[in-house]
Amino acid sequence: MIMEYFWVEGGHRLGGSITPIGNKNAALPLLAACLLTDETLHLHNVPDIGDVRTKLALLSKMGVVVQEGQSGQCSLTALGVGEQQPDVELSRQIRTATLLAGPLLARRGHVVISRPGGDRIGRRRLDTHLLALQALGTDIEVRPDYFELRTDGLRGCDIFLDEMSVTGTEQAIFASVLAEGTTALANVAMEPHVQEVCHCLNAMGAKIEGIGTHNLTIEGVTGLHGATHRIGPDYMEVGSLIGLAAATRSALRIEQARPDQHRMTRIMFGRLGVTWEVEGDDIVVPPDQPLEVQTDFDGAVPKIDDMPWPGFPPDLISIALVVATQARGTVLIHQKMFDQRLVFADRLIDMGAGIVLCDPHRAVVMGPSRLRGQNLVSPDIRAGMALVIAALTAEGVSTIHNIIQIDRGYEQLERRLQGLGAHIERLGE
Ligand SMILES: CC(=O)N[C@H]1[C@@H](OP(=O)(O)OP(=O)(O)OC[C@H]2O[C@@H](n3ccc(=O)[nH]c3=O)[C@H](O)[C@@H]2O)O[C@H](CO)[C@@H](O)[C@@H]1O
Ligand SMILES: C=C(OP(=O)(O)O)C(=O)O
Repeated sequence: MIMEYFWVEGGHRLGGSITPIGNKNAALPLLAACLLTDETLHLHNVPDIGDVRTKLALLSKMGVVVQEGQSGQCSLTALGVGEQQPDVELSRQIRTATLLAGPLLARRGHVVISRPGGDRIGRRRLDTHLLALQALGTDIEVRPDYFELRTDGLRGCDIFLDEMSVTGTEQAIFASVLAEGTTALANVAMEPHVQEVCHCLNAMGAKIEGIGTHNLTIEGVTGLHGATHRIGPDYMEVGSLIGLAAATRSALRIEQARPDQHRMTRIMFGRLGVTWEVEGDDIVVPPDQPLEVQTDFDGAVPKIDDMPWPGFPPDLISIALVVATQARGTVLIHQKMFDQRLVFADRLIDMGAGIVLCDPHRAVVMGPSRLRGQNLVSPDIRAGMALVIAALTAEGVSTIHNIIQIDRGYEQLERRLQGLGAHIERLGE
């Protein structure tokens, strides 16, 4: 098998316009939503990324008819889904294979869910999912490699989630929309993709109230129907592109970027001196930004840390880390939500970055540093993108291996960055 890698020559200015892909973390749960109805779910702006390919293969193997059209159109009909269980190998590749549980329990009362894949960024518990399903009337058998779930009928109830888990919230919603009676879900995640899932389900006939808050009320209905939904822009990609422009001192227009979704990103990136203009729905990053760490009012070292929405997304902490290496001053980067997501800081240190990795959660960055090209390996989607930004910022040539991780979440990255003038090639070995 050919192992592809990126060859990157850094030190070149980028420029131009780019449109973000559809939100990965909205597309993946929405593909699972097709299992809640016999009718066709039409999705638009579905990103052509590795995780979507895997999810579509998983659904097709279960009998879902998938029709793909131009520009990210995808129609899914789950008429012929019988007793077949989700494929184990495919399930292990993506986090959201787990999200087949709620819909399949609602429709047929039995499902075997493999321990899921996704990014290896520390322990990723499923307890929020399982506790919610249990409260709704599911028996859970825990096996070393899988969970077997059965219900004789899901019944609405009052649930306070043990944490604001994104996919845990989506799971609870999927299991509640067809449950008997009303479900009150408290302490739910409200990320833009969770909101999108709710809006799409309502378009399919669900009765979900409280969208965009941490409390949802879901009145169970007896059936859902087909619908059409357009997936919004991927704000993790938008944040990555802002970071790319700032670190490489380039001017970039990010079109149809939903600037309203970047208020906290503006605050956190602002602590590194990064700014941008909003023109209609576009984000316009100016060239040659004087990146300078903004101390707190009392002169203390500031921090950039993650929180559930509307906090700063953990997926953008890796991007903030690489931008911080280019800013004058000292800043603390604190990845609170995942246990192993900052360890790629070692790769940036190899490239010449002034970083002290205090522990798996905290890195102190002292910038600016002149980065040098290196041979690199991408550990996960966002660290992979952060390494691409570092390589484009560095002097000399870098290679980035294991780009299958980057391809899981970014669509044709090298082609789209070449369009901005980046010296990046996809090569095989
Ligand atoms: C397919 C998908 O949508 N994946 C996203 C989803 O993953 P996923 O749904 O798996 O992530 P969760 O929201 O469940 O949890 C993320 C991490 O944050 C911790 N946690 C969570 C909530 C909380 O209130 N306190 C807390 O500490 C969890 O213990 C876990 O370590 O959400 C994550 C958090 O935005 C993102 O990084 C992933 O890209
Ligand atoms: C952590 C991520 O994805 P997943 O939850 O699908 O592994 C991500 O998109 O950064």
